[in-house]
Amino acid sequence: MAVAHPAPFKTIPIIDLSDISSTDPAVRRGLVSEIKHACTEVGFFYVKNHGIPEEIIQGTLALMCKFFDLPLEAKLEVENTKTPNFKGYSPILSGNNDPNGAGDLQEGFEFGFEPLRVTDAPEAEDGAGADDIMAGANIWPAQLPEFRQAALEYYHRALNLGHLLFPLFALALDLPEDFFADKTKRSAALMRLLHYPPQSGEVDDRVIGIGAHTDWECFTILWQEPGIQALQVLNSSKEWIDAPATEGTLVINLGDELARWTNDVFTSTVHRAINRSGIRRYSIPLFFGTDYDVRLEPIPTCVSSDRPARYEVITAGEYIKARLQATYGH
Ligand SMILES: O=C(O)CCC(=O)C(=O)O
Ligand SMILES: [Fe+2]
Repeated sequence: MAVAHPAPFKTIPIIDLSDISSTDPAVRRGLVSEIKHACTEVGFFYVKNHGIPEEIIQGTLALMCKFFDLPLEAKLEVENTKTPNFKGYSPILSGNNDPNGAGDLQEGFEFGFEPLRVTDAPEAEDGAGADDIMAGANIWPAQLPEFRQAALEYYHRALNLGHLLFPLFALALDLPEDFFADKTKRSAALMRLLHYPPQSGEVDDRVIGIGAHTDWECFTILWQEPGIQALQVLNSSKEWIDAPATEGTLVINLGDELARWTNDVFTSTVHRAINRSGIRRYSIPLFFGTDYDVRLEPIPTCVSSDRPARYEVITAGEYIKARLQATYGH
């Protein structure tokens, strides 16, 4: 696939997903062309009319606020150092996404797939299997019994949206529409609930909400609290472009798995968040990866004599595990 060298982006495209389930070929082509432009030239786009009801997001938000308001000792009972693969609570400054930074000024809570209702027998989507490199059950705070259900409600909606996006990414890469279907059966998707306290006065550049980084999975579906500016995206001229939080939208950004898989035809763009708003800020990324046993071999349409393969081939699980270890395992 030929890749032009575009001018540095100054804004982030907004894509309307009202027609995401349309089978009309012309409508689908239009959507795919917008996605292709965003993925090859920016690595970020907003979606509107994404189909996730606002009440679901507000329900999760209300319970995550309650969780972060618990006393620190209660939150430390579910600290991520107690679980394999860092599920659970990460205290302020315990993570460090930018190797040149001194810690991220945020606290978080991370969980992966589990059925929405305990009685739902998982079939195709069975989460990470027991022998999997990324195995490790979620943990939930005993003090806040409603938290699990509220968090999973939004997780499952975001997961569905992710499953609708994969075919569009495949078509944008000139692949069959179902290329990712058998590689995304087990919902290797991690959700992180995030709370950023405000930063004021003199800010040490090495300690910000989340330091400059790329995401690791295929793509991220990010909800950010409307009205608070914090997220910034780095363009090819090394300028930080604001990604404002607009009501009714979600941010989609590509991550390293898709960059590796597409030999950088799709771009995994550096970003960071700094909360100088004076009030606390919440955000919710869902990192949607490919199944952990999938080898990230460059997709044939993305390799040519002009564009030789750039990355060593590893499995998605090995890649994510190494990145988690580097960020939280110090
Ligand atoms: O909070 C945000 O807006 C960004 C979070 C983020 O980039 C991440 O968790 O990877
Ligand atoms: Fe990120």
